[in-house]
Amino acid sequence: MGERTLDIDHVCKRFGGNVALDNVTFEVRPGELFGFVGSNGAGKTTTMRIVLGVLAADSGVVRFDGTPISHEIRTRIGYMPEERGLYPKMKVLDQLVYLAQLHGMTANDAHRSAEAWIERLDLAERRGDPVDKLSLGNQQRVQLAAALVHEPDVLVLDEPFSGLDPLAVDVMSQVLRDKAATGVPVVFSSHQLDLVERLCDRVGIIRSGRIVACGSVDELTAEAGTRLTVSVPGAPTGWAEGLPGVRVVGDNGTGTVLELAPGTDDQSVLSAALAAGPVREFTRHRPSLTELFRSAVGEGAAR
Ligand SMILES: Nc1ncnc2c1ncn2[C@@H]1O[C@H](COP(=O)(O)OP(=O)(O)OP(=O)(O)O)[C@@H](O)[C@H]1O
Repeated sequence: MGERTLDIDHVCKRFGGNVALDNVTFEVRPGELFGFVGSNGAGKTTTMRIVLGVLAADSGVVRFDGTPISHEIRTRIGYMPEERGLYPKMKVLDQLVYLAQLHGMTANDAHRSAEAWIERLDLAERRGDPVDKLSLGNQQRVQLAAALVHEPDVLVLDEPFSGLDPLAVDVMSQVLRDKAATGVPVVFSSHQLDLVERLCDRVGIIRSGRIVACGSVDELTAEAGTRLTVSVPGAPTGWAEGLPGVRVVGDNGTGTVLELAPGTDDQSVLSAALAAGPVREFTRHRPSLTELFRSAVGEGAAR
């Protein structure tokens, strides 16, 4: 285990009879942006709350830098909760200074850091406004500043990109990249898979409380096998059904998308397509994260 790694190790959590987390295990390495993705109710927020100690795990352990997370370590985590956690009537600057001091900063350092993040996140004109008078996007910027103001050693952000306009997405992305570049492990959840694919070094996919895939997008797409888009306009429906080693994924508007099991020869698929009619397109490609996600968490995916 590397230094300054956030290590989520076989964490289980039940709510009554509902298993919310089932042996959730992954690590977020220093300097890494880790995207945590899964359908609604899959267990992302529960995992993050356990990391923060807002919730207790039934079993398993979360470590940072090799040590189980204690109260002291928690003060070194920057957290953006899903339900957000700002004081609505408090002014932006006062709020950030207060939160920084709560995490152990001196008044001077807290002021300096709050002002720096206000500048960086384009909030200078809003610094004297109460949070509930800001637009939702600006509230989110303040929320990010609140997660960063005490210069944390770990960042855990629950859907930081939801509801942001494209410019704010760019600002948020750059801040997260810069923070990771200082050696901080950064984990965030998101439903914006194109963004996660672009931004993250590694990705974890959670389904019904279990991690079903974890690795870099390249690793995951290589494991997922090759995909073909095949267009045979005159072919009878279902021409590709039943071909050995071939799964019909669907239609992408250009043609039928097929997933080949490892070792399947694409030339046998081409022969089958030609037998079905003139072939207009035959393209190999790797799946996108969105396609991977659909296969990993979709209706037919094995648990
Ligand atoms: N306090 C709670 N009491 C009972 N059940 C809960 C509680 N918190 C979460 N759950 C359940 O645990 C499961 C995981 O929920 P969680 O909020 O972690 O999912 P999520 O992946 O963050 O979803 P979303 O993308 O919708 O935010 C769900 O079945 C949810 O209903």
